[in-house]
Amino acid sequence: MATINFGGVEEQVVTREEFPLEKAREVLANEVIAVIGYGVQGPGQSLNMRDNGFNVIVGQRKGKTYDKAVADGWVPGETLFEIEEALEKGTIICFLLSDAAQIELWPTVKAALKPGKSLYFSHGFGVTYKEKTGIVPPADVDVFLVAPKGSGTSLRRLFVEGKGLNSSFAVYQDASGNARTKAIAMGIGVGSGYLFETDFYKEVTSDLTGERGTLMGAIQGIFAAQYEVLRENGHSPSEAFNETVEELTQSLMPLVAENGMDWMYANCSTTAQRGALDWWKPFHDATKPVFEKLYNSVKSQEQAEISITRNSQSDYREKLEVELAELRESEMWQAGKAVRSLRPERS
Ligand SMILES: NC(=O)c1ccc[n+]([C@@H]2O[C@H](COP(=O)([O-])OP(=O)(O)OC[C@H]3O[C@@H](n4cnc5c(N)ncnc54)[C@H](O)[C@@H]3O)[C@@H](O)[C@H]2O)c1
Ligand SMILES: CC(C)(O)[C@@H](O)C(=O)O
Ligand SMILES: [Mg+2]
Ligand SMILES: [Mg+2]
Repeated sequence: MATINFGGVEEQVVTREEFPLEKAREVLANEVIAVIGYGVQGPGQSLNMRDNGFNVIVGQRKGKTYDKAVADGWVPGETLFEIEEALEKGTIICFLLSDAAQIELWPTVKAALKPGKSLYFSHGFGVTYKEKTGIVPPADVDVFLVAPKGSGTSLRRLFVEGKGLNSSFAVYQDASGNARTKAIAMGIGVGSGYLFETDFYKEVTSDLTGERGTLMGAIQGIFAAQYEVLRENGHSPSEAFNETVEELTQSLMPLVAENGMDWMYANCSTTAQRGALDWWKPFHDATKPVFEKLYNSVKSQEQAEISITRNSQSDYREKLEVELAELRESEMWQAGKAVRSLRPERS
């Protein structure tokens, strides 16, 4: 583990330098890694591990995503199987169904978890909320997680570009005495940048907060609020969208990603800097109570309950699609579609 100072707090992290790919391959040399589910994380993780030289198979029920797996080069009967068969063959079972679907499939997975096998998650959800999910792994298997901090789509894209997303890792159960090393090896194998250690509870609590907060929920809320105010005051959709979203994603966020917020500020006018420095605090004060409410809702397991109830309904996909279409068809995102089509690299 490397000791890194994160803003004055020292943490132990695993880097690719100290745990190189060759070591990960050695640790997992005798394992058959069965990736169960080929939705978003399934493709990213399985393809990265395959390209990294691991022994990987995919278990996916027949349908559109099964066909996608075939198109991605997984070979039926050789590296692509029905879920039950992949569970049988795998020694490390990567449970990458949606969190709600994991509940339904758990009895099947549990039956396949013979002593000595490992159960791998990319989220602390299933076991942390075991009273709601029924996911209680047998005592004689290793249970660990690697949670890439980003979409499986980005995990794959960055890997292909020779980059990597950071991931957290955690051990829930160490039956073999080697669970932690296996978890780290998996983390390196799926294409992580650096790995930081957590536990299942902290992973699920921070992850549910982040995605409902700044990463996804809050950002859309703030975009919508500013766009509406600009439109209500007579600004065109083009002006409102550019001033709310396009400039952020195309110009300013890449600068933040490169070198931090002060660097982005420093590359804007002194007029903009004065305003931003004055206004970030009122925005902070206005939103902090919402974040507190959100965190408490995660902590009380209300968010887990909502997620399980809503995503276990037989028509949840159709309902999600209606809500996504509402976003897509809103004036702001339709304006965005037009703006994107006008980017020079797209024309
Ligand atoms: N989406 C991400 O990028 C992301 C990022 C980090 C962690 N995670 C975690 O990774 C895990 C997988 O998430 P995901 O978003 O990749 O999943 P997903 O929603 O894309 O679903 C994955 C697969 O589940 C299958 N499935 C759904 N219901 C099923 C059922 N009843 N029986 C059999 N198969 C079924 C689907 O066919 C699909 O292939 C979750 O624990 C999630 O929280 C996801
Ligand atoms: C990609 C995210 C938001 O980080 C992940 O947590 C998810 O649930 O999809
Ligand atoms: Mg999540
Ligand atoms: Mg996340």
